[in-house]
Amino acid sequence: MKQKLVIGTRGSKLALWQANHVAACLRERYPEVTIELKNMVTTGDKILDVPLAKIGGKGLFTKELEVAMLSGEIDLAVHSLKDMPTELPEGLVLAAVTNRVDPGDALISPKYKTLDKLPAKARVGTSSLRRKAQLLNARPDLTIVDLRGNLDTRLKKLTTENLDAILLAVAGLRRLGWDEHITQVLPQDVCLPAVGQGALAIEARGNDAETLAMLEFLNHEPTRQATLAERAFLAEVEGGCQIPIGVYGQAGDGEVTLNAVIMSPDGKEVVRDTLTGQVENAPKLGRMLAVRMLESGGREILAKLFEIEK
Ligand SMILES: NCc1[nH]cc(CCC(=O)O)c1CC(=O)O
Repeated sequence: MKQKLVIGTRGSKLALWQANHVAACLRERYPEVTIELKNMVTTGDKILDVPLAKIGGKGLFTKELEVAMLSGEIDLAVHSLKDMPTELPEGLVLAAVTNRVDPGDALISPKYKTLDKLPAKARVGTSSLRRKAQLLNARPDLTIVDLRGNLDTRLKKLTTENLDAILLAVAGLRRLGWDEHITQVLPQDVCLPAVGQGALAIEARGNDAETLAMLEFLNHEPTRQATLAERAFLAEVEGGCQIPIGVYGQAGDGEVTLNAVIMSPDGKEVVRDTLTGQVENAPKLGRMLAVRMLESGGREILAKLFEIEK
């Protein structure tokens, strides 16, 4: 067993909470091992004034950590699984995917509380195309305002930018103890989460057998299977994270069920579908559902989207 493990993390409050959480689990399990945290800055942390959809590129929040891991500077990195590209760099693996308790999205609207009660043309802040499309699908009258920055910045903007509501992941708010701000958890038929939302990913070197063995206890197999299916779906559809798709996988009793949606950014064109299969075939299930949805209108929606971007 290793005597010391170095965890790389971003410096945002959420990233630090996640890294400290994993560090605490490791210290409890291996009291004799030194667990160190190393703060790093990623491209996604540096560019704060541009909507994520416009920056493009994959792994904005992971690349610098991965370079440090490959060079041996750190042994593992803790990420929100949602921020991880579907393909990892050569030499790195997902050592563990943690139990996912809160996959959903939350509405924070101190004044109106729920989506139904928002007045016509209400200003709702979100920087995610996925949330924007699904909101507009349910409420075409809403005004969507771009909202970037860390969780605390976004919460502040609710007041400073004069917004009627903002949308954030339930998981992030819970982790930081800010869930008392949540006024509604959006139901799945209104808003499906992003691929991997709510789960933590522990990344390590594929050839570092000792570290991999030490991290195994952090893995929650049903969450890993469910998110494997989600990630295979995403890889088949496109690969990037800034397209208006929502997908949620649930594993149990040897089966995985995927619910997914592909939408145009204005929420007017919609393809929804669901598929259940055996847990052993989780990635295949994701790919099958993606192909089926692309063939039944999804491809046209995405083609138009990429045309707009050009
Ligand atoms: N895109 C940033 C990000 N990455 C992970 C989370 C929340 C935690 C999670 O989904 O695991 C958030 C904030 C948000 O989307 O509200």
